[in-house]
Amino acid sequence: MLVYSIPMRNRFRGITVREGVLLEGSAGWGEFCAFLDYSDEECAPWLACALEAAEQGWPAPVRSEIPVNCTVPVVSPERAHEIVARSGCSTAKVKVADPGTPPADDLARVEAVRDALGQSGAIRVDANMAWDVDTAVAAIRELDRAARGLEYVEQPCPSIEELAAVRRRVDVRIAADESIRRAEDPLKVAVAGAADVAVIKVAPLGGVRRALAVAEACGLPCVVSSAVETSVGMAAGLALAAALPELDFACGLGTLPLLTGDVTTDSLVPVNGHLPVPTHAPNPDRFTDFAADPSTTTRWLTRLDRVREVARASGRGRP
Ligand SMILES: O=C(O)CCC(=O)c1ccccc1C(=O)O
Ligand SMILES: [Mg+2]
Repeated sequence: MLVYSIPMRNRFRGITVREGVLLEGSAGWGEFCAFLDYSDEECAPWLACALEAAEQGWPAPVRSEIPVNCTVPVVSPERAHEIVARSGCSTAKVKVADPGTPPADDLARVEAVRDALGQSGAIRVDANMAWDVDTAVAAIRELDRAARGLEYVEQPCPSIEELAAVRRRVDVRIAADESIRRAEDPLKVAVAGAADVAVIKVAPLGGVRRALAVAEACGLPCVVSSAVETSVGMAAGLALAAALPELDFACGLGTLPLLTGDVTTDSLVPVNGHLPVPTHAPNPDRFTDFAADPSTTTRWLTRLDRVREVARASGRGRP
């Protein structure tokens, strides 16, 4: 087992360093990299995803490349422009409503992104549950104007009921992210009329097979997004995007450039806005560039042991 630690280029989701464990089984490599604020119970599906990759492999793909968005963190308009222009992507996802950031900064960032993309590109924004219904409705109208058209708004508010209320009041599509990850019943999102698009993440949903079942149950067009994994974990997200019967939107799997490096020479960095679908996770042949220090390594291996125990106890450790 290999524990890595990779600094991020910009703070993202409050994180400045991405850490996780790479593990090898008979089918190849898998990655366990649940965020540190996740409880051991919440980590069980992340472990199941890593074990599926390492021991079982993935269902057959129905496509060989995946269109992806570039991801724009909470950065200056100049930096946002640069990220988008360098990405080669025609879809950009912009983080907005970060606590402590004035709404005018979001508008300026989105305008800069439109400048970099040109009118033919698509802009989506992610508010990560930051708004109440009225704030969301007002903010979405302003952002839609600043962007000269938004493709969708991801998780404007915390609850399914709020998403449904916002969706009735704006013309922009609503995407559910946290509502899918946390809901025991992802079907609720569609039944409640809360979203037009479902964001699905392979690790928190417990692997490719379980995420495919969630995608089918919710009955909405899906966007597969990453949890900012290395290329080892990203391969599982690509396997999911490749196995979905339909793929109408670019996926959020273009996050390798958010990291300052990768554990493999076969890095899944998008080229011309697309990623190839790998048959299995790449070999972590550059792991030593980002090997974690001894105390970080011990912390992660101890965590993994605890999660294995939790998963075994609840019978959910295996795919
Ligand atoms: O969708 C993307 O472009 C990147 C993935 C992403 O934004 C993300 C990554 C880690 C944790 C949460 C999120 C999120 O969508 O909120
Ligand atoms: Mg999101």
